[in-house]
Amino acid sequence: MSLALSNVTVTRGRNETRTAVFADLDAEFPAGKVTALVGPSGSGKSTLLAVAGALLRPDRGTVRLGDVDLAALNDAERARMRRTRIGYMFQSGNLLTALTATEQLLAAAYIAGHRPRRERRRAADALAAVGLGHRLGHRPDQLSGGERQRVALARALFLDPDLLLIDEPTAAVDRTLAADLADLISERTHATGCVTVVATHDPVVTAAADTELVCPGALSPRPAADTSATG
Ligand SMILES: Nc1ncnc2c1ncn2[C@@H]1O[C@H](COP(=O)(O)OP(=O)(O)OP(=O)(O)O)[C@@H](O)[C@H]1O
Repeated sequence: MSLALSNVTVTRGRNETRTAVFADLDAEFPAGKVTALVGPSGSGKSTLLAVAGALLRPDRGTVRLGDVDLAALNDAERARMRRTRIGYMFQSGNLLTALTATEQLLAAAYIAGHRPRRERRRAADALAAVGLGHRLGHRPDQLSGGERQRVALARALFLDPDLLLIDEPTAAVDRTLAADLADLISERTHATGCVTVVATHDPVVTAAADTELVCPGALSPRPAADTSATG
């Protein structure tokens, strides 16, 4: 199942902060592949992730995940898609401070309507798949930055999403860990077959991705570096 944006126009803000970010954007993101979303600061990478993740409704256009147009759903349907079909790994992981690594995953499952008692073994397996089988009972303050990112990745993938959206995964980790994390994102994407979109400034992440999309926004004002964009 792929993700396809068609004729997507997005405007953010109101009145004096009103900013046209995309106009008539077409983009396709294949299943089982990592697409690196690149472009200068302010070019719309986070905005595109928000539109793809049903967090922001475009002014116009379709955002198809398989045969579902996320842009056409009502608020309740969009919330359901976010809980059940889309995994998010946003900056710094957003882990809950009081919960262990296992509980981070169980909480996500609970919110999606699963019964955690049955999920404990699966959570342990999911953490083992990101190399954290020995850290199941650790809370975020007992984990390293790289380990926290791995928990966030395991949590984002726990409900077997069709779409995995990642924002700047390597911003807070050193170069070796960045390469390991980028490889892990690729390995998990290929193994699960999900559509993965990673917004990044990091060449290490881009190098590990299967494909690259240069973000075409923002339209007003258009950044000077925009003209150097290549496919
Ligand atoms: N809520 C908002 N109201 C008005 N303008 C906004 C809003 N959010 C973002 N923008 C503008 O939209 C454009 C795209 O922002 P976005 O955060 O998507 O860029 P980005 O490529 O992710 O940047 P960075 O690499 O710095 O994270 C920017 O010009 C930004 O100023």
